[in-house]
Amino acid sequence: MTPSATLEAHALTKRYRRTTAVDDLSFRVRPGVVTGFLGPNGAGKSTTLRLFLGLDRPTRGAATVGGLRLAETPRAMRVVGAMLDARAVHPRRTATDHLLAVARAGGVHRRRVPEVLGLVGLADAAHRPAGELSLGMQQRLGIATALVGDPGVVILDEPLNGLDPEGIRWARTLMRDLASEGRTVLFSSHLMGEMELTADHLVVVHHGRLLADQPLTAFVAERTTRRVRARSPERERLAAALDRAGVTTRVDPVAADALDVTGTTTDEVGRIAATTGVALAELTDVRDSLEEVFLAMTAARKDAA
Ligand SMILES: Nc1ncnc2c1ncn2[C@@H]1O[C@H](COP(=O)(O)OP(=O)(O)OP(=O)(O)O)[C@@H](O)[C@H]1O
Repeated sequence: MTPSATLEAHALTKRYRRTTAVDDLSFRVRPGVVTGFLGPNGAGKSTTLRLFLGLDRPTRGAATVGGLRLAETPRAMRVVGAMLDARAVHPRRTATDHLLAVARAGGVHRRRVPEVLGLVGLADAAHRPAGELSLGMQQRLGIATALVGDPGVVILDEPLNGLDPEGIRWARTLMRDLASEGRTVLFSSHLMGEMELTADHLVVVHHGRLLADQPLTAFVAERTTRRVRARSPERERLAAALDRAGVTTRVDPVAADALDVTGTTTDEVGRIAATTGVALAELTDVRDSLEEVFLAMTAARKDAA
């Protein structure tokens, strides 16, 4: 493996004729963790990734890998491996021929090809034309393409698209393994449940601007109201006791025995239930999901705009 490197966007801006796709973005993507690149359609994720890969030139600012622009980096394929579009493979070429061509272009030994095919679970499909592969298999071939140079930095644009649940699980484990080997792993996804399970760190963009750059747990914790869900066969008595203690409760309109309690902890609700002599059937800490936090955040931006 080539040593990993930090990706850095510095005041990165990309304007097309009428659109500002990327607007003054500054952030770093570090080795050893999986970083999720999150944003709605059109937020500027693919453009940012293309700028890192030197496939487009910034209007202003810089996108560097280990402090260098990729175009200035020798043996770039060993430094950064990327998948931007898994369908960008000639349909009549076999998986092996495609990877051999990639290896040749990058100055990588051909013995790496069967190795990466094995790594992505495509050994049995090695000699099938890419056009005959299922969407999920094409996605795996795209990921194999990114890994040919055994790079220290791996960039994957929507790697989970088209994968079935088993494939998603596989890709998630692969990204975690790549990071635990010390690589820098950046992937974009609009599947927020998956991102929540996979990413350690988040870079969030909206309308080309940076909204957040922080650990996923902190991103969610800082923007969520902690609630406690309590269920009791004596809901009314529990609600009255909590009310006396100055705690806000809301009855769950669906579950007849449930209360949503805000502004307190499970410890406190448990204590109040015990001193009141009310039986509890459930006492749970509730936090918003990444999806709920993200949607609330982008909706707030829309209102402010
Ligand atoms: N070559 C281009 N010429 C003109 N406009 C472009 C070009 N590439 C991207 N854009 C515009 O820039 C904005 C950001 O697009 P980009 O593809 O980077 O977003 P994204 O976050 O990757 O979205 P998606 O998830 O839909 O791919 C969009 O408004 C898009 O239409």
